[in-house]
Amino acid sequence: MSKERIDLMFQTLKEKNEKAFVAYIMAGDGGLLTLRDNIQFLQESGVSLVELGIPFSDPVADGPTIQEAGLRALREGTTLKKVLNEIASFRESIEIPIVIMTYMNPVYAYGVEQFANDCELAGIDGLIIPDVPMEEEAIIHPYLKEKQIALIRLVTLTSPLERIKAIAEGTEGFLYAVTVTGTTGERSQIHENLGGYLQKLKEISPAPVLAGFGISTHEQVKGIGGLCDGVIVGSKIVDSLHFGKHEEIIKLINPEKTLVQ
Ligand SMILES: O=P(O)(O)OC[C@@H](O)[C@@H](O)c1c[nH]c2ccccc12
Repeated sequence: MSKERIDLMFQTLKEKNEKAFVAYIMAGDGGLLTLRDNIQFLQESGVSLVELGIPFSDPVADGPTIQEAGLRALREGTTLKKVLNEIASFRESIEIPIVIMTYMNPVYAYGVEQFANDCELAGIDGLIIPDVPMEEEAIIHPYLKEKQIALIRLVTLTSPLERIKAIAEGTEGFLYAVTVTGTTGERSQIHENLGGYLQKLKEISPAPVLAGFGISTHEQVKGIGGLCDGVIVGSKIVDSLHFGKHEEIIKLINPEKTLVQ
Protein backbone atom coordinates (compact mmCIF):
# COMPACT_ATOMS: atom_id res chain seq x y z
CA MET A 1 0.00 0.00 0.00
CA SER A 2 2.36 2.69 1.27
CA LYS A 3 2.19 6.07 -0.46
CA GLU A 4 -0.82 4.82 -2.39
CA ARG A 5 -2.77 4.50 0.85
CA ILE A 6 -2.23 8.22 1.51
CA ASP A 7 -3.28 9.16 -2.03
CA LEU A 8 -6.41 7.02 -1.72
CA MET A 9 -7.26 8.67 1.58
CA PHE A 10 -7.21 12.13 -0.02
CA GLN A 11 -9.20 10.88 -2.99
CA THR A 12 -11.91 9.47 -0.71
CA LEU A 13 -12.05 12.69 1.33
CA LYS A 14 -12.38 14.73 -1.84
CA GLU A 15 -15.28 12.59 -3.04
CA LYS A 16 -17.02 13.12 0.30
CA ASN A 17 -16.12 16.82 0.26
CA GLU A 18 -14.34 16.47 3.60
CA LYS A 19 -11.05 17.73 5.01
CA ALA A 20 -8.28 15.59 6.45
CA PHE A 21 -7.71 15.42 10.19
CA VAL A 22 -4.25 14.15 11.12
CA ALA A 23 -3.53 13.19 14.73
CA TYR A 24 0.03 13.18 16.02
CA ILE A 25 0.77 10.83 18.91
CA MET A 26 4.01 9.84 20.63
CA ALA A 27 4.88 6.16 20.28
CA GLY A 28 5.43 4.55 23.68
CA ASP A 29 3.74 7.28 25.74
CA GLY A 30 1.69 5.19 28.18
CA GLY A 31 3.65 2.09 27.08
CA LEU A 32 3.85 0.52 23.64
CA LEU A 33 1.05 -1.89 24.45
CA THR A 34 -1.43 1.02 24.34
CA LEU A 35 -0.42 1.92 20.78
CA ARG A 36 -2.86 -0.28 18.91
CA ASP A 37 -5.83 0.72 21.04
CA ASN A 38 -4.94 4.40 20.75
CA ILE A 39 -4.73 4.23 16.96
CA GLN A 40 -7.96 2.21 16.83
CA PHE A 41 -9.67 4.85 18.98
CA LEU A 42 -8.40 7.65 16.72
CA GLN A 43 -9.58 5.82 13.61
CA GLU A 44 -13.05 5.35 15.15
CA SER A 45 -13.14 9.03 16.13
CA GLY A 46 -12.74 10.06 12.49
CA VAL A 47 -8.99 10.64 12.23
CA SER A 48 -7.85 10.30 8.59
CA LEU A 49 -4.16 9.57 9.20
CA VAL A 50 -1.91 9.01 12.22
CA GLU A 51 1.45 10.74 12.54
CA LEU A 52 3.45 8.64 14.96
CA GLY A 53 6.34 10.34 16.73
CA ILE A 54 9.46 8.41 17.71
CA PRO A 55 10.83 9.57 21.07
CA PHE A 56 14.27 11.16 20.83
CA SER A 57 16.56 12.74 23.41
CA ASP A 58 17.12 15.98 21.48
CA PRO A 59 13.83 16.96 19.82
CA VAL A 60 14.70 20.43 18.50
CA ALA A 61 11.34 21.25 16.89
CA ASP A 62 9.15 19.98 19.75
CA GLY A 63 7.43 22.19 22.30
CA PRO A 64 7.01 21.24 26.00
CA THR A 65 3.98 18.91 25.64
CA ILE A 66 5.60 16.72 22.99
CA GLN A 67 8.97 16.83 24.74
CA GLU A 68 7.41 15.56 27.95
CA ALA A 69 5.58 12.80 26.07
CA GLY A 70 8.92 11.85 24.52
CA LEU A 71 10.58 11.65 27.92
CA ARG A 72 7.75 9.46 29.25
CA ALA A 73 8.11 7.19 26.23
CA LEU A 74 11.90 6.95 26.64
CA ARG A 75 11.42 6.05 30.30
CA GLU A 76 9.15 3.21 29.13
CA GLY A 77 12.15 1.90 27.17
CA THR A 78 10.67 2.76 23.75
CA THR A 79 13.02 2.29 20.80
CA LEU A 80 12.50 2.63 17.06
CA LYS A 81 12.95 -1.11 16.67
CA LYS A 82 10.28 -1.90 19.27
CA VAL A 83 7.87 0.59 17.69
CA LEU A 84 8.21 -0.94 14.22
CA ASN A 85 7.84 -4.48 15.60
CA GLU A 86 4.73 -3.46 17.52
CA ILE A 87 3.12 -1.82 14.48
CA ALA A 88 3.92 -4.86 12.33
CA SER A 89 2.02 -7.02 14.85
CA PHE A 90 -1.28 -5.11 14.49
CA ARG A 91 -1.01 -3.20 11.18
CA GLU A 92 -3.59 -5.38 9.42
CA SER A 93 -6.29 -4.45 11.92
CA ILE A 94 -5.95 -0.70 11.18
CA GLU A 95 -7.15 0.88 7.93
CA ILE A 96 -5.92 4.48 8.06
CA PRO A 97 -2.45 5.47 6.84
CA ILE A 98 0.36 5.59 9.41
CA VAL A 99 3.20 8.05 8.96
CA ILE A 100 6.30 8.06 11.15
CA MET A 101 7.76 11.35 12.34
CA THR A 102 11.33 10.97 13.51
CA TYR A 103 14.54 12.92 13.67
CA MET A 104 17.34 11.54 11.52
CA ASN A 105 19.60 10.44 14.35
CA PRO A 106 17.64 7.34 15.43
CA VAL A 107 17.41 6.35 11.74
CA TYR A 108 21.20 6.58 11.34
CA ALA A 109 21.66 4.50 14.47
CA TYR A 110 19.22 1.92 13.04
CA GLY A 111 20.82 1.83 9.61
CA VAL A 112 19.00 3.64 6.82
CA GLU A 113 18.44 0.67 4.54
CA GLN A 114 17.35 -1.63 7.37
CA PHE A 115 14.99 1.10 8.56
CA ALA A 116 13.33 1.38 5.13
CA ASN A 117 12.95 -2.41 4.99
CA ASP A 118 11.41 -2.59 8.45
CA CYS A 119 9.08 0.32 7.71
CA GLU A 120 7.80 -1.63 4.74
CA LEU A 121 7.31 -4.74 6.88
CA ALA A 122 5.40 -2.65 9.43
CA GLY A 123 3.14 -1.16 6.75
CA ILE A 124 4.36 2.41 7.25
CA ASP A 125 3.02 4.69 4.51
CA GLY A 126 5.14 7.79 4.88
CA LEU A 127 7.84 9.57 6.84
CA ILE A 128 8.34 13.08 8.20
CA ILE A 129 11.96 13.88 9.10
CA PRO A 130 12.08 17.54 10.15
CA ASP A 131 15.86 17.79 10.41
CA VAL A 132 16.57 16.57 6.88
CA PRO A 133 16.33 19.51 4.44
CA MET A 134 15.56 18.68 0.82
CA GLU A 135 19.21 19.18 -0.16
CA GLU A 136 20.14 16.23 2.07
CA GLU A 137 17.29 13.87 1.24
CA ALA A 138 19.56 11.67 -0.88
CA ILE A 139 20.71 10.01 2.35
CA ILE A 140 17.33 8.32 2.68
CA HIS A 141 15.03 9.07 -0.24
CA PRO A 142 16.28 6.33 -2.63
CA TYR A 143 15.58 3.63 -0.03
CA LEU A 144 12.10 4.95 0.65
CA LYS A 145 11.31 5.32 -3.02
CA GLU A 146 12.12 1.67 -3.60
CA LYS A 147 9.50 0.77 -0.98
CA GLN A 148 6.95 3.35 -2.20
CA ILE A 149 7.07 5.10 1.18
CA ALA A 150 6.26 8.82 0.94
CA LEU A 151 8.79 11.38 2.17
CA ILE A 152 6.61 14.26 3.34
CA ARG A 153 8.22 17.69 3.28
CA LEU A 154 7.58 20.69 5.54
CA VAL A 155 7.41 24.36 4.63
CA THR A 156 7.46 27.18 7.16
CA LEU A 157 6.06 30.70 7.24
CA THR A 158 9.57 32.06 6.81
CA SER A 159 10.57 30.02 3.72
CA PRO A 160 11.20 32.30 0.70
CA LEU A 161 8.86 31.79 -2.27
CA GLU A 162 11.43 30.10 -4.51
CA ARG A 163 12.24 27.64 -1.77
CA ILE A 164 8.56 26.97 -1.09
CA LYS A 165 8.11 26.14 -4.78
CA ALA A 166 11.05 23.74 -4.80
CA ILE A 167 9.85 22.04 -1.60
CA ALA A 168 6.27 21.71 -2.84
CA GLU A 169 7.35 20.31 -6.21
CA GLY A 170 9.04 17.31 -4.65
CA THR A 171 6.90 16.52 -1.63
CA GLU A 172 5.18 13.13 -1.51
CA GLY A 173 1.81 12.28 0.04
CA PHE A 174 1.12 15.84 1.18
CA LEU A 175 2.81 19.12 2.03
CA TYR A 176 3.12 19.90 5.75
CA ALA A 177 2.56 23.64 6.18
CA VAL A 178 3.91 24.80 9.52
CA THR A 179 1.60 27.61 10.62
CA VAL A 180 3.60 29.24 13.40
CA THR A 181 7.16 30.39 13.82
CA GLY A 182 8.65 28.35 16.65
CA THR A 183 8.12 24.93 18.17
CA THR A 184 5.05 22.69 18.39
CA GLY A 185 2.40 23.45 20.96
CA GLU A 186 -0.91 25.09 21.54
CA ARG A 187 -1.38 28.76 20.66
CA SER A 188 -4.48 30.84 21.19
CA GLN A 189 -3.69 33.27 18.37
CA ILE A 190 -3.17 32.24 14.80
CA HIS A 191 -0.81 34.00 12.43
CA GLU A 192 -2.36 37.13 10.90
CA ASN A 193 -1.57 36.25 7.29
CA LEU A 194 -2.30 32.54 7.58
CA GLY A 195 -5.07 32.70 4.96
CA GLY A 196 -2.79 34.28 2.37
CA TYR A 197 0.04 31.89 3.14
CA LEU A 198 -2.14 28.77 2.83
CA GLN A 199 -3.79 30.06 -0.32
CA LYS A 200 -0.38 30.61 -1.87
CA LEU A 201 0.67 27.09 -0.91
CA LYS A 202 -2.52 25.65 -2.39
CA GLU A 203 -1.75 27.40 -5.71
CA ILE A 204 1.84 26.19 -5.78
CA SER A 205 1.63 22.65 -4.42
CA PRO A 206 0.70 19.69 -6.63
CA ALA A 207 0.11 17.66 -3.43
CA PRO A 208 -2.58 18.32 -0.78
CA VAL A 209 -1.63 20.96 1.80
CA LEU A 210 -2.13 20.23 5.50
CA ALA A 211 -1.64 22.86 8.19
CA GLY A 212 -0.08 21.99 11.54
CA PHE A 213 1.33 23.56 14.75
CA GLY A 214 -0.72 25.35 17.36
CA ILE A 215 -4.14 23.93 16.47
CA SER A 216 -6.07 22.84 19.55
CA THR A 217 -9.77 23.76 19.24
CA HIS A 218 -12.61 22.64 16.98
CA GLU A 219 -12.99 26.25 15.74
CA GLN A 220 -9.35 26.25 14.62
CA VAL A 221 -9.77 22.82 13.02
CA LYS A 222 -12.72 24.13 11.00
CA GLY A 223 -11.29 27.58 10.30
CA ILE A 224 -7.79 26.58 9.27
CA GLY A 225 -8.94 23.34 7.64
CA GLY A 226 -11.26 25.43 5.47
CA LEU A 227 -8.26 27.28 4.05
CA CYS A 228 -6.42 24.15 2.86
CA ASP A 229 -6.88 20.36 2.66
CA GLY A 230 -6.93 19.68 6.37
CA VAL A 231 -5.10 20.00 9.68
CA ILE A 232 -2.56 18.24 11.88
CA VAL A 233 -3.04 18.30 15.65
CA GLY A 234 -0.30 17.13 18.02
CA SER A 235 -0.02 18.58 21.51
CA LYS A 236 -3.77 18.64 22.19
CA ILE A 237 -4.13 14.96 21.21
CA VAL A 238 -1.03 13.91 23.17
CA ASP A 239 -2.30 15.60 26.34
CA SER A 240 -5.85 14.30 25.96
CA LEU A 241 -4.60 10.71 25.65
CA HIS A 242 -2.17 11.13 28.53
CA PHE A 243 -4.85 12.47 30.88
CA GLY A 244 -7.45 9.95 29.68
CA LYS A 245 -9.67 12.71 28.25
CA HIS A 246 -10.67 10.85 25.11
CA GLU A 247 -13.88 12.85 24.93
CA GLU A 248 -11.81 15.97 24.17
CA ILE A 249 -10.49 14.34 21.01
CA ILE A 250 -13.97 13.46 19.80
CA LYS A 251 -15.05 17.05 20.51
CA LEU A 252 -12.14 18.40 18.51
CA ILE A 253 -13.02 16.38 15.42
CA ASN A 254 -16.78 16.23 15.58
CA PRO A 255 -18.59 17.98 18.47
CA GLU A 256 -22.02 16.77 17.32
CA LYS A 257 -20.94 13.22 17.88
CA THR A 258 -20.41 13.99 21.56
CA LEU A 259 -23.89 15.45 21.86
CA VAL A 260 -25.58 12.45 20.30
CA GLN A 261 -23.76 9.90 22.48
O1 LIG B 1 1.71 19.98 18.67
P1 LIG B 1 1.06 20.84 17.66
O2 LIG B 1 1.34 22.28 17.89
O3 LIG B 1 -0.39 20.52 17.50
O4 LIG B 1 1.79 20.58 16.25
C1 LIG B 1 1.80 19.27 15.56
C2 LIG B 1 3.07 18.59 15.85
O5 LIG B 1 3.13 18.33 17.22
C3 LIG B 1 3.50 17.33 15.12
O6 LIG B 1 3.18 17.30 13.79
C4 LIG B 1 4.98 17.27 15.37
C5 LIG B 1 5.56 16.82 16.52
N1 LIG B 1 6.92 16.99 16.47
C6 LIG B 1 7.23 17.60 15.30
C7 LIG B 1 8.45 18.03 14.82
C8 LIG B 1 8.48 18.65 13.59
C9 LIG B 1 7.32 18.81 12.86
C10 LIG B 1 6.08 18.35 13.32
C11 LIG B 1 6.03 17.76 14.57
